[in-house]
Amino acid sequence: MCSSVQQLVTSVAMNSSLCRFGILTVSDRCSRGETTDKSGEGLVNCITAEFQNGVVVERACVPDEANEISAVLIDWCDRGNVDVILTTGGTGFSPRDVTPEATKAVIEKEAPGLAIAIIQGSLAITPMAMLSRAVCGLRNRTLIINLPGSTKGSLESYKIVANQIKHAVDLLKDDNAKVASEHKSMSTPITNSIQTKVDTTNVACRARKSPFATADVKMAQQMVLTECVALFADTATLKTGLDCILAQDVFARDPLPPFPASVKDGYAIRVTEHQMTHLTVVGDSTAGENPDKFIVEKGFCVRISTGAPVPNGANAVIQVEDTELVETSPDGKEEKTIKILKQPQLGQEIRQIGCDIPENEKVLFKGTRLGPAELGILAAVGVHKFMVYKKPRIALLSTGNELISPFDPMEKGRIRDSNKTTLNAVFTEGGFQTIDIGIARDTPQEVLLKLIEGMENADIVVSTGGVSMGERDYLKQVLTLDLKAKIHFGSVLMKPGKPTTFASCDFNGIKKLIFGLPGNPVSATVTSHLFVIPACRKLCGWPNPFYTTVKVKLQENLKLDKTRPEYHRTTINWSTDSDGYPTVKSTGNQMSSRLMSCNSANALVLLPQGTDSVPELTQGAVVEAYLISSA
Ligand SMILES: Nc1nc2c(c(=O)[nH]1)N[C@H]1C(S)=C(S)[C@@H](COP(=O)(O)OP(=O)(O)OC[C@H]3O[C@@H](n4cnc5c(N)ncnc54)[C@H](O)[C@@H]3O)O[C@H]1N2
Ligand code: MOO
Ligand SMILES: [Mg+2]
Repeated sequence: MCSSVQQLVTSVAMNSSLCRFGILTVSDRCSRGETTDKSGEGLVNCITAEFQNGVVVERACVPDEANEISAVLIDWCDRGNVDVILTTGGTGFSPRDVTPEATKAVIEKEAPGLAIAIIQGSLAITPMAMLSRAVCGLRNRTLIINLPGSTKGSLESYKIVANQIKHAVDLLKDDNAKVASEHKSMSTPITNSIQTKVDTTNVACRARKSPFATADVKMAQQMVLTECVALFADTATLKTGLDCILAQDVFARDPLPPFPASVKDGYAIRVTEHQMTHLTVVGDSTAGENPDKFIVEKGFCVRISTGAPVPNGANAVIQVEDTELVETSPDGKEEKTIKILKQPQLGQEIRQIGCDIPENEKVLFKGTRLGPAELGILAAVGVHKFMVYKKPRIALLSTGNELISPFDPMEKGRIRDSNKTTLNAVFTEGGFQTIDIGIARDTPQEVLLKLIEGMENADIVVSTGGVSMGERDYLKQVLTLDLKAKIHFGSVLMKPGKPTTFASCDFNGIKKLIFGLPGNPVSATVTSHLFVIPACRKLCGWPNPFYTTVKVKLQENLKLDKTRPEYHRTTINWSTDSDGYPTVKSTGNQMSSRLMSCNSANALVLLPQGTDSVPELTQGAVVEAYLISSA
């Protein structure tokens, strides 16, 4: 780093509102000094002149060599003194162009939107833009943006995304205050004069019947899954990959074991036609040793430990239990001769090279869910970074004039917002990240604003309340009239959860999913399990995203609802009855407002809709139960 840049770094470090840039030029010719680095120079000038509070703190030029590019990127990102790295060069189709690969190798998260925006913007200038392979992504708290190599192209591309960079950096730094103010300024036209097409003045004209056809649960679940296309792939590591779905096949680079290894503690011997029983011990082979240390000849053996390399010449291992000590060294401390007590078989107690995992074997298939064993397999074959499907981010919204936070004292006419806490726990337990976008009061403006905030920050918005027939149930109208969202269903034949609503919305060219769950706490909980979790799982690649079901036996008579099938909250007793079934006990009154019916419930028992002839299921009836908790 040159000294003027060093000074900047120090002063910049003290001024967190500055955006610190690193410019990395990737060019064989520039790095050899055969030509001057005009693109890098152009970017420096542009940032200094045009980017408010932008400052270049690092500059370097490397040849088109992936490891050299990666090394600089890692260095700048991991030292934490650069907010944005602009690379210029090496993004095209020529054999030496490797900047995207070098970038992909170091980023922890892709930022495909930026790369797409650059290509889209550049296509308006030249069709050559479609030949760009540029990558953008994040490592540590640094944003890396690949730009093309030409002076003109790099500047044009940079300018396409320049306006979003400051905000991106604030998000990366987790600078909440600045992010909020940026959002506010970005949405000023909306917040100040938010326009809604929802008519709030004419309650007499409201619909007296839900305009939505009622879907049955299976149909509604299918509609949800149809809208869920697996998200982009993302890099994961052995530490972060748990419960992710592989987005690539994984091959073993080396065989396992990579050398013939002993299965037992004993002696590596050479089995011959006329087996000698007395063998001279010539040394020892313990785990981690070089396999070429010895050659075992006929009549000799090597003491060996489990997992240690079987020395050359040996073709079997005999366990220590099947031997006898015959003679020691003069000081009595070393084994000199042993006697083998059992006839050894050729190859016994040896794990041959690749017997656990042959070299180049496909050990894990794209679509595999990574549990503890699968992560262990990746570690065993030395694959510590791999591609998985990105998990969706969920924005959580509660709606209702009556809601107060659980932290606030009770007031007249108010209800504590319990849905946010329950749903946050359901999704967190399911392995998904949530963000809290607050509470929207029952006005179309607030609901609209919050939905926009949710879509800006997440892949899925889950709101509760405001989906039924009340005069202030605005969600569906806001979705259709203001957001032009498509409501796939707005009513489901189920108890609880009848007004469950599911919509998709094109938001700045990206499809967002919106679940309008009913406000009643039990309805919100049950529908989050039945619809939202399967959607999240499908988005991150699960082949079968539904909960496991088991057949269980009722411990008591249960009345059936005559209008809808019911998802009855129960507790399973896993000790099976004489027919081999686990049994279930109802959690009591199943009112959809009574969250206590979810207390200690680990299964939703599917009860069919009742009829005059079958008004109840009797004790001992076998029913299907969705396992909503492993506890
Ligand atoms: N005329 C009709 N009325 C209702 C119908 C119907 O078909 N026709 N359906 C009923 C069913 S079923 C349900 S479920 C509820 C769903 O209502 P909404 O989704 O519109 O929710 P709200 O009216 O906003 O609230 C319902 C209930 O839940 C409480 N609530 C809301 N949010 C929360 C929260 N975050 N934490 C705790 N409790 C919450 C709210 O105070 C209400 O008591 O509609 C029926 N009506
Ligand atoms: O369908 Mo509602 O969710 O019963 O109360
Ligand atoms: Mg309502």
